[in-house]
Amino acid sequence: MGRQFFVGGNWKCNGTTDDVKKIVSFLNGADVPSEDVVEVVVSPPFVFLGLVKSLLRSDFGVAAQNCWVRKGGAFTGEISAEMLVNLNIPWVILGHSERRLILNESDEFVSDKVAYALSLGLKVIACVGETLEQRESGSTMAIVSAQTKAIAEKVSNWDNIVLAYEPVWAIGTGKVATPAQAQEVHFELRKWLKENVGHEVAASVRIIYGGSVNGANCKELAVQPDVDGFLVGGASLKPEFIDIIKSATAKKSD
Ligand SMILES: O=C(CO)COP(=O)(O)O
Repeated sequence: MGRQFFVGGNWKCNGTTDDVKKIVSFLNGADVPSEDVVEVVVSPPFVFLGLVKSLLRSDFGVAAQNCWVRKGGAFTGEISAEMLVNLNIPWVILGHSERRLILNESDEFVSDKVAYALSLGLKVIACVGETLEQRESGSTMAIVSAQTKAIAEKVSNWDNIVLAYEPVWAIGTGKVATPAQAQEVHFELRKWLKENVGHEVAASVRIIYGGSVNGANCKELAVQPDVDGFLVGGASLKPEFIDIIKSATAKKSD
């Protein structure tokens, strides 16, 4: 079987041209495991996509952080999936909690985006995750399965989807989920996929964890059986991102 480990770097709304060049330079100089061990994708803000693509080593991929829900047109300020295809940007992150919560993107809107982006041949990092309130009220699985169900209802082929479990309470807070907490939700998500989508999809879809992942905590998370990689925010702007990429080897030898 063997799901290829996946490490995504979500740069969010950060950086200047100089910062971007510095990040790309430490990425390009890094000695990391080969592509059959780990797939690495970095996601700069839209305005830096071209620059990053032109400078970045060819074994690392590039992702946009969002795209418009349908065909482009009169939607001021939006970036369409067609434009990403035109620029040869292979990946897009959709449904990040910062967009769901701050910009009010509903489960349905996110799933429409996922389906549209896939229909154009883009690969999607689809994010799900519960808030602290939802976790404390015991509704973690109800929330993440509803978010996943919305996607499953509109998508028939999961080959180009990576599912990112990002508990909102762990994002940018320094409060990482324990390996057991992450494994529990990843296991349940895979079980949900098995029961509602199919065995093959459940066995092959990569479920990655995001939320305060850093160089120090990545290994113990990486070895969890249902954790297939990471979506990294803050630490993806720093050289410790390389250590996170290297945690793929901990997985390989577990
Ligand atoms: O939101 C995240 C990645 O998409 C996680 O962010 P942090 O790693 O900064 O907690």
